Order: sequence, then C-alpha cells, then structure tokens
Amino acid sequence: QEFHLQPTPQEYQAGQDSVMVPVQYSLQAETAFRETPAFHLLNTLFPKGEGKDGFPVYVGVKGDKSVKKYVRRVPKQAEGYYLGIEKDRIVIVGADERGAYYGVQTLAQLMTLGKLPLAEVTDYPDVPYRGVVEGFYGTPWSHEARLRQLEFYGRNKMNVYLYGPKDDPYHSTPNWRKPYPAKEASQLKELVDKANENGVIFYWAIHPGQDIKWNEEDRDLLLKKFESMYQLGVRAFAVFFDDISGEGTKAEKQAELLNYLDDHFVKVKGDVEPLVMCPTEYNKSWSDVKGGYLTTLGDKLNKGIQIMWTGNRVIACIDKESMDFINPLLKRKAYIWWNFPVSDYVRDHLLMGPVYGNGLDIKDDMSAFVSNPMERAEASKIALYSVADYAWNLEKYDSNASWKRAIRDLMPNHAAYLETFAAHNSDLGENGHGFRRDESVALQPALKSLLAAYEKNGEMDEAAYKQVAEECDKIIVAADRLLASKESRELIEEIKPWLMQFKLIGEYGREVLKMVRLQKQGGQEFVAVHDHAQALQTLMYEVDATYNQNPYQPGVKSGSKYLLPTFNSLFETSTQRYNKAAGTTLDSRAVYMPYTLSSNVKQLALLPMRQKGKGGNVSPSNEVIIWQAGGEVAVAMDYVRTLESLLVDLGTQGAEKNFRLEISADGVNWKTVDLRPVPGRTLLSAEVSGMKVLKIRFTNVSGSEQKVYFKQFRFVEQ
Ligand SMILES: CC(=O)N[C@H]1c2[nH]c(C(=O)Nc3ccccc3)c[n+]2[C@H](CO)[C@@H](O)[C@@H]1O
Repeated sequence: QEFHLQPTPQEYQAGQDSVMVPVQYSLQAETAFRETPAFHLLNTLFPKGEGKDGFPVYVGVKGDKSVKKYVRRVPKQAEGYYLGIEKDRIVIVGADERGAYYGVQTLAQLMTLGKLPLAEVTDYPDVPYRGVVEGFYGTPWSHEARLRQLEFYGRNKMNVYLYGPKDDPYHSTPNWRKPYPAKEASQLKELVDKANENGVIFYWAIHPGQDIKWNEEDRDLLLKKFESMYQLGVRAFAVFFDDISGEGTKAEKQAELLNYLDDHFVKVKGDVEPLVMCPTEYNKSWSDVKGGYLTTLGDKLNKGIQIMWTGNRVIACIDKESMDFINPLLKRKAYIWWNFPVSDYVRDHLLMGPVYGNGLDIKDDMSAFVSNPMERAEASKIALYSVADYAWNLEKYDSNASWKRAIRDLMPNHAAYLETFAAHNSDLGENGHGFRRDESVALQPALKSLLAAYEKNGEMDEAAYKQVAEECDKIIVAADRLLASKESRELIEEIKPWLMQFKLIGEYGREVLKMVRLQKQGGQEFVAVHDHAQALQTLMYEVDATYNQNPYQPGVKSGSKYLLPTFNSLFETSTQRYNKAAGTTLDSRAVYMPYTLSSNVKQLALLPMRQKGKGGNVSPSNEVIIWQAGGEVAVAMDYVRTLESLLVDLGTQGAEKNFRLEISADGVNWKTVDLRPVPGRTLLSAEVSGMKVLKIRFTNVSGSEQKVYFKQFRFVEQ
C-alpha cells in the first residue's frame, strides 16, 4: 500500500534519506503558540512529549520570530503551510494559525511511516471552506457520532461543519425561536469545543422560513436565539430558507433579515464568521431568473454573506457551466452545498462508492464545497474523505484512488473486505431526483457477458462464470469478516442489515450459478439447488421487510443495480429452461413475494401485488371498476402473519355499506372485520391490529353491480 498524504498536497518532495521519529521534541515557538490546536496536536505526536533536549521543532505563523528564516517558503494562500523535515530539525510555518495546524496534521501522517523522510511540503487548500453540512432529513447524528466526525474533519483538513439537521425541532419550525434545553445546549457547547480543537469552524444553522413573520418580534427572537448560541461558544451562523413555502420565501425580506443580522450581530460581535445562507431557489432547475429572486439576493445581500447552491438540480454534480450560471447572478462565488452522499430520499440504499463527477476546473469559482452526508455517520466517511481530498486539490484529485484510500483509512485491518462491500453498494436505485451512481464496476463486464451468453443461446462464458463465482465467494467472506469485525464497530452497527443482505446475495449468486450449470446438464440435482436459491430469496425478503423500516424507503437494498438483477435473471431463465426440458413447474419467480392476489373481478385480477416495507399493497387502478355483485378480491399470505393496519379506498363515500372485508387465519374459517370511514375522505380503515391472517378477502355484498375506483388496498404487518 503506497503512502499518500491526505488530502493530496499541492507540493510534496521527499528524498531517500530519513530520520528516526524523535521520542521527544524541543519546541521553538512563540509563547502564544501553546494556546493553539496546533500545539495540542503536536504535543501528542512524540512519545515523550516536550523536553529541552528533544528534537528541535520550529513552529509558527508568518511574522513569528521563531520561524522568520522560513517565511518565504510559506504559500500566500489562506490556511497554507510549509513543512520541512531536516536531519536536525522540523519546521512548520503556517500562513495562519489553521495553516500551522494543518502542517502538524501532515507531520502526524508522515510519522505513521515509522521514520520521517527528509521532505518538504508546500501546501494550501484550493477551496476556502471545505466540509460538511449536516442538513439531511431523518434521524440526526448522535452526539458521539458528531464528536468523531469533528476529529475526522481535523485529520482531513476540512474546516467547516454546519449543524442543520432538518429534524432538530430547535433548528427549524416549531422551536427555532426557543433556546435549547439544558442537555442539548451542553452537548452543543461540547461540539463547539471539539470543533475548535480540530480546527473546524462550527456553524449553527437556523431554518425559520416555514413560519417566520417578517416583523421585529421574530427578527429579535432570531437574534436572541443566535445570542444564546453565541453564549455556548458558537462563532459562525447560517440561515437556511430551503424547502419552505409562503411568506418566508420572499427574497427582499430574506435579504433584509440577513443584512440586519450581519449589521447588528456579526459586525457588532467582531469575532463571528461571515454569515452563510441557503436560498429558497437553491438550484438552477427551480430558479426563475426573470422572477428576480436570485438577483435580488445577489444585489441586496451584504457582500460578505455567503450564498449556498446545490447546482443545476437539487441533487447534481457541480461543473463549470453550473458555476458560470450562478455566480454572476449572486455577484459572488457560490457556496456549494453538494447533496452527496445524502440518502434521505433513498433510505434503503447505502452510498459507499467513489466521489466523482464534479469539475476539476472550478477551484476558483466556489467559496465553499460542503457535503450533505447520510444519516449513517460512519458510513458517510468514505465519501467525506474524498470530498476533503477533492476540495483541497481539485486538479490532482483521482476519484478511484481516493475511494480506495478512504476505505483503508476507515478500516485499515479490513480494507479489502470493506472495498468488496462498498463496490456493490454505491448506486441509489430509481429515485425522484434521477441521480444515479455506478456500481459493481469491476464485475459489470463479467455479469453482462455471462448473462448475455446464457440468455442468448444457453452458452457459458466460462471466464465470466469463473469471475462471478469468485466474486460470490469474496462477497460471502467479506460480509462475514465485516460482521465479525472488532474494528470500527460503530460503522458495522450502522451497516449491519446491509451486510446481512450482502451475504445472502453472495450465497444466492453461488446457488444460481450452480443452477445455470445443472440446467445445462439436465440433472435432478437442479431441483434441490433451485429450492435452496428460493429459500435464500425468502431470507433476503425477510431482511428487507424487517430492518430499516422507515416511512419513506423502507428496507435494505444491496447490489441492486447489476449484481442481484443478474442473479435474478439467471434464476428465472434457468428455471424456465429446466421446466421446459423436464416438464416440471418449478416456480421461476426470482423476487420473493409473500402475498398472492386473486380476484374474479375482471379488471382487478391482473393488478400487480407489491411488497413495500413490512406490508403490501395492490397497485391502484385508474379505471372505473365494474364490480359485479358477489365479486371479490383476495390476498393470500405465504404463512400466517400478524396485521397492524389495513386501508381500502374505492373513491366513493359509503363503500362500507356495499362491501365486506373478511380475514381468515386458516383459509377456511372467515371473520368479518369492521370498516370505518376516515372522516372527510373516501378511505376506509379496518380494525385488524394484532389479527392473525392467512387470507384476506373483500367482497361486493350489495346484491348489485358497483362502479367504483380502486385507489388503495394496503395492509401493514406488525
Ligand atoms: C438544500 C437542500 O438540499 N435541502 C434539502 C433537500 N430538499 C430536497 C428536495 O427535493 N426538496 C423539495 C422537493 C420538491 C418540493 C419541495 C422541496 C432534497 N433535499 C436534500 C436531499 O434530500 C435534503 O437532505 C436537504 O435537507
């Protein structure tokens, strides 16, 4: 594993010679340096700490006498540094305090080599602000996760963390006006302190727009909230106006408020960073240039205020064209809010793949590049490591190399296994934003070739078969080793359901490959292997229906772009071919479905049955259903299940008078269940909570034909 500084430095020259890592150092620095994060970090690097006979370490910033002779080597860029490792000294000179801190971080990395190369590092960041906006919908990160994140940001030279979790009620409506309760306030103070220790600017963001009143009362309440956060140590603030409607969306009012805060809080305090704001029109696809929202902000917002931008769409990679569109309108460099690896709109997927697709030619076009991560903090670190790498040095950014290093940084003792997992857990699946990522990249050609040859004429691409079979073995081993890992337990606990699913996919793939081989041989063994594959389909269904059951995208998807679809296609084709040759009727459905629909109402009989989370629904119909007297629709379970709820909507009031809902726990004895109309709606709710059911049936008992809409038939299991 070749050594590589992270993030990739602008200039790094190392000779062949080296010095042993000193056990003690002798600090040559101004007294004030001892109060800085750089000193505290430096003091942890030497086993015996500081001593007058230690190895001389000259540290300072431009203007310090201690490092005067090196000042010409220091880059002019903010947060730049010069690090020199010589036979008889180490020299670290920062363009500023954070630059000195970054020089010590780089020294820390070099020390992991076991001996220090005689080297010079002349380094600085391309993008001024680099880091993370915790700005997703869903469960906010835990306090402990945030503390770990801040250390991670310091190590990776990220200098910004914006606290803005959508579901924190004190960040957004309804309680943005209220101070945090004592416990949360204390935790926020701890986060601010941790951020300072790691050279990270902690921004506290407020999201008031959904119910703000453009009056002095709310303005002063917001100012008061900022003051309460200031008392906790916060020295950087943001105001988010995204995803709101109504009065709060007015650009003039937003600008007036921000300028007031700038003039009466930021400038008065004197030690507060420039404000950051997220506009309501935060991406090009939503912007109405002629409407003047963006130009109003660009014209009226005080020049120092930063304006966020997600790109051409809500979820989009950032390129030169994106920046050339927005910067002239804002009359400043946009502050990029990059919505990756956020997955709050594809919660059943993990986004563990490489960071790619952003322009390498836009370093001078943006004031910031911050990433909106996944709800799973540790899993987000793969992407965040590369975001740090990208934003520090765009032109030298190599997405795949960075991704591999990110994985090794996260789990050094299980890197190969985590890479196998991450490679097949990177795409988002179908989603409303249309944003996709590549997946199973190295295996794609073999998967495609194996499937194409077999489906076309039953041929076997032996090389592809071998590669896929070997990958299945790697998948199974990788899942087991990661599940059993003592390393990075916080990460393993976050991704455990996906690891369980991943292992099942590897086992399923192994059985499907056997089916393909046996089908061609025609042996009876096919049946046993087929049944094992079906058992694995059931187990995959159970994982998907049991874990990560959220109201949006419930379940656990893995290998969903190429791996699993290929195995499913091979399962179906090999089973169909076996059936044809052997005259059998083995079930060739690859996607396990625990519910089966049947109906003697012609227009309902072929409606698809869908499994979603821990429940199912009959796909709605847009037609007017001619439902004959006595006509019924029924759903049979694979085994007795326990219901939580059941909703029916026929699009007409009073349907409960003409239709009867019954359930049976054995398929023989039936029990009628009350249908309660939901007030003001055509929806009917059935009191089924806790009921054991093997079969459900819904019948027209009016004695005459009914013309209704089939808008919903959905049940949820306990
Ligand atoms: C600036 C921004 O992206 N705001 C939010 C946001 N908003 C959206 C929307 O798609 N918002 C939307 C879409 C349609 C109608 C209203 C709002 C996505 N995201 C992110 C990803 O889901 C989410 O994490 C984020 O908090």
